[in-house]
Amino acid sequence: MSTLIIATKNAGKANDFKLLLEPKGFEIKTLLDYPEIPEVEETGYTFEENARLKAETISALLKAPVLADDSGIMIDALDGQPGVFSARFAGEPKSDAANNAKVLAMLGELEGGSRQAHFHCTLVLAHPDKESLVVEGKVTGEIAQFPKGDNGFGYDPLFFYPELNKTFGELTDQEKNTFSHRSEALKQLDNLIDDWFN
Ligand SMILES: O=c1[nH]c(=O)c2ncn([C@@H]3O[C@H](COP(=O)(O)OP(=O)(O)OP(=O)(O)O)[C@@H](O)[C@H]3O)c2[nH]1
Ligand SMILES: [Mg+2]
Repeated sequence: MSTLIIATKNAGKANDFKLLLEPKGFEIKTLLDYPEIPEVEETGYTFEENARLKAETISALLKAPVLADDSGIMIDALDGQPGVFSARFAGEPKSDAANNAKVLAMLGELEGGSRQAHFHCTLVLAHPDKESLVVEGKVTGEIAQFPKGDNGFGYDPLFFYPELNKTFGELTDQEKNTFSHRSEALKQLDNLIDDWFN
């Protein structure tokens, strides 16, 4: 069984990756299993820059294959904000509840079609001796008028997905991992990963 380290301290993402990759035979570890590893500062201006920083820094430190995810939500009416700044949109320390409240306040009374948004995910798979692989995924929806559902993490309770008539916070793990930006990106990786590992 191959072990894959995910360069994340976000427990919500860690859960998504376990559900998505363990059935494919990977043993998943995250930075929650390596508390001695220092925080990698996300100084990039794009998802790819930040995902590369996380994957390549940790892969060099641990001398092992490492997958990093940089992701966020982009809201059309806010010119794509919060984008790469999604985790800390309402400032430090990062808080999902404060981020959600800030988004709702900024969108005010805007209605349905004017609340369009998408989640974006860039994954970088790095290895000490190989060129990194880069893939992306996205999913489109709308920002709900108020949070709904206790599942998932981050902006999930605000992200209304019209195809299922539910927010991501109301989806089962299996539903989220069928339709999410993260699963979309992993599908792209799936086509490349076997050659890359061998
Ligand atoms: O509702 C959500 N469902 C998702 O599926 C999702 N994916 C990303 N996000 C948001 O975007 C930030 C990423 O920022 P990010 O990539 O820097 O991650 P992070 O700082 O939380 O953890 P790490 O992986 O860097 O350790 C996260 O914190 C969340 O606010 C999501 N929200
Ligand atoms: Mg981060």
